[in-house]
Amino acid sequence: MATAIVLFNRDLRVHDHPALAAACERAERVVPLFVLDPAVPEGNRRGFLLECLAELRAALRARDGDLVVRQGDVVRETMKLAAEVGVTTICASADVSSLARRREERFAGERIEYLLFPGVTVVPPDALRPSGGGDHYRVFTPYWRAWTRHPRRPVLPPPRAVRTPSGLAAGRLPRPQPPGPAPGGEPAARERADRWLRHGLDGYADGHDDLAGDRTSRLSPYLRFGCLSPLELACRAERSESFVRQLCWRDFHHQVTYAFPRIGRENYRHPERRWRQDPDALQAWQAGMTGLPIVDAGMRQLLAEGWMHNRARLITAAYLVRHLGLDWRDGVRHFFQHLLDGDVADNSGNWQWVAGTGNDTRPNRTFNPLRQAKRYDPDGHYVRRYVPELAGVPAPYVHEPWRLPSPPAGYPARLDSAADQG
Ligand SMILES: Cc1cc2nc3c(=O)[nH]c(=O)nc-3n(C[C@H](O)[C@H](O)[C@H](O)COP(=O)(O)OP(=O)(O)OC[C@H]3O[C@@H](n4cnc5c(N)ncnc54)[C@H](O)[C@@H]3O)c2cc1C
Repeated sequence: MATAIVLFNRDLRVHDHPALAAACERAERVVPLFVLDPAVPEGNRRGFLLECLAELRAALRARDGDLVVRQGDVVRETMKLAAEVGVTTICASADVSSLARRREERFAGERIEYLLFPGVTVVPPDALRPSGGGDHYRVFTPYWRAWTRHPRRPVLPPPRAVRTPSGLAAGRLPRPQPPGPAPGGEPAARERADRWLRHGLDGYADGHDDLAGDRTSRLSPYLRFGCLSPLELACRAERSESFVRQLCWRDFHHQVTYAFPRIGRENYRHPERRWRQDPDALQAWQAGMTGLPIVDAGMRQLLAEGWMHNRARLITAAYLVRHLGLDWRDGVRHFFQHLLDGDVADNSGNWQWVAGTGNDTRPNRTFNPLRQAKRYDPDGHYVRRYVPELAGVPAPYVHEPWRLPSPPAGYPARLDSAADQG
């Protein structure tokens, strides 16, 4: 390879980056490129992305390289730059969404060598096939068994030097304003991961469902943007099976999405299932004003932090689809709009799991939000943290304020009185 473009997308790091490592090893000159899509809306995720790009640029500059930034259609802009610099090869990380797959197909139709590398998941999404046939695993447990046995590629160090040709306009990066709920970028990701592996990991198995304790890693936005290699994290965290299992869930949803790219739009199973329309109920759920404290706390955490605890995601999602009977796609859209870690495979895969149209082996399991609240937030601290109207309500009533002799001021009446059944 004479000159190669490394096309970054959601792999915004220099550590353990197979496409970058291969280009730096094999090509004489390397052009790291990110094409900003002007259609990406303002908001949490865009701000986070811009911080990630600024950090990536700094890391590449520290290695004699640079990050070239362009705006527009990714294939058109990449091919324009390729013609300008005389590029013979494009290296990129393979991805699973329908958007990513369409991009890959378009590049494959261009007159240039287009090479795909792993890096977005621990195990590549097409690496494992069930012994009974089929192009992907539909059930988690057999996938987990195959996943743990699959040989892993080595974790790669960052390249020592990135020889970006001089005289190339680097392109301006818009400034993220104001600062988002978490700092973006690889240094912040590595610092958080180091801290988590030292102080958080060993308590994960017992503490990860404790809503108020907030004892999960909060690494999801960094994994979403690829500031952290999932393979490196899985290797470093191997002493906690329960944590590594969560990373396997992430891979699981990615391999389902690879096989069924319409996962964000169509029922994976039960195409006949229909949902109710109720704009007022949907709006109350979105705003955290359903009158069911555990649901409202989760929805308000999402609005305040751009993140929600996994147990709260399960409770709020089950409430929307099972108790209100509304469409899981409405939930997907709202979560996707606000989550820093919002991602097609994990968001839609989990929503369909909860709705009973996905990969749950017990799609009709009951899910009682009140029982969940009392089990995972027994003292009500999580609810009080996010629902100030209930800040002064004592434990026996904080999850059921309708049992108080006079309702707390400003807090709505229950939207769905069937939520404690089932
Ligand atoms: C309805 C619903 C929607 C969700 N949408 C998303 C989403 O858009 N993006 C996203 O990254 N996760 C999503 N999840 C999964 C999970 O809630 C988050 O990954 C987790 O809460 C992130 O917090 P953490 O990093 O502290 O997780 P930890 O518990 O510390 O787990 C470590 C990592 O494992 C992965 N992981 C954990 N649980 C899951 C899971 N159930 N499915 C897939 N990967 C998992 C994540 O990458 C996470 O960062 C969703 C779950 C539900 C129920």
